[in-house]
Amino acid sequence: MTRPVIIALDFPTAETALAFLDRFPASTAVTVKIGMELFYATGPAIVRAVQERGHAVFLDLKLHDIPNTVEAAMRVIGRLGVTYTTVHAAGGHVMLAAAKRGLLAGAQSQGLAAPQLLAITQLTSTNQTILNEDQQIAGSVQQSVVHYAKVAKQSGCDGVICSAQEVAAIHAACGPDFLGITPGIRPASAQADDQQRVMTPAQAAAAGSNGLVVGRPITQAADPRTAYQQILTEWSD
Ligand SMILES: O=c1ccn([C@@H]2O[C@H](COP(=O)(O)O)[C@@H](O)[C@H]2O)c(=O)[nH]1
Repeated sequence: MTRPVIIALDFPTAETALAFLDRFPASTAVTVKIGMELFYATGPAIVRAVQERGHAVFLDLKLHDIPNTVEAAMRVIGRLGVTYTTVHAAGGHVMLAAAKRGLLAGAQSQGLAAPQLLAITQLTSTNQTILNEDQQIAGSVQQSVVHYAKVAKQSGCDGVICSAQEVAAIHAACGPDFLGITPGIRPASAQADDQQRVMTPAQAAAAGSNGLVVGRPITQAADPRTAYQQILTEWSD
């Protein structure tokens, strides 16, 4: 099973995103995450442009709406040939099952493999205070994350987005094949920024993460290719 280091392509325009990507040699196929900022600015054209360069796409739009709306939107996403996409687990099991249905129908209509559906559990920017006070969810962050992972699995999702701090507990609860893809990754020397639940690439590997999502430590590095290679090495060792 591939365990990618996924580069979060958080840029405001197609030009800046593609100029960044073109710093990687054509022979280096990477997986890139296209999130809300870039997708809202450019639409599906950016997905095609990245795919034409030979890279795999994780389309991270974090859908959260009524089941009918999410199913219809996922039908559109399913036609794009992306590898992963996201939905919020907080939308509940009916919405998650609708998301999966839409994704399968969209992919099938184009003869494509269905993207892996990943449910957002608790954002890696969420801490204990935000969970208990703002969201009014009792218990620990890990308990909430594992609960959402179980709901996501029962609803047909292929895995979750969580912190690497929770991956071992998710695999214990949902099985080793249920994906735990982990943002909130920071090399030991990097600042946490707005991330609350962080781990280094080596810690995430030891915890059993199925893939890293890394943005600023690569995109804002003086030498992004070297930063990417260093994370890849630490992750693979
Ligand atoms: O819980 C989550 C879900 C998604 N993300 C996304 O991952 C990247 C992380 O970027 P960094 O610059 O490495 O912090 C970003 O696109 C987020 O939208 C997340 O961080 N946490």
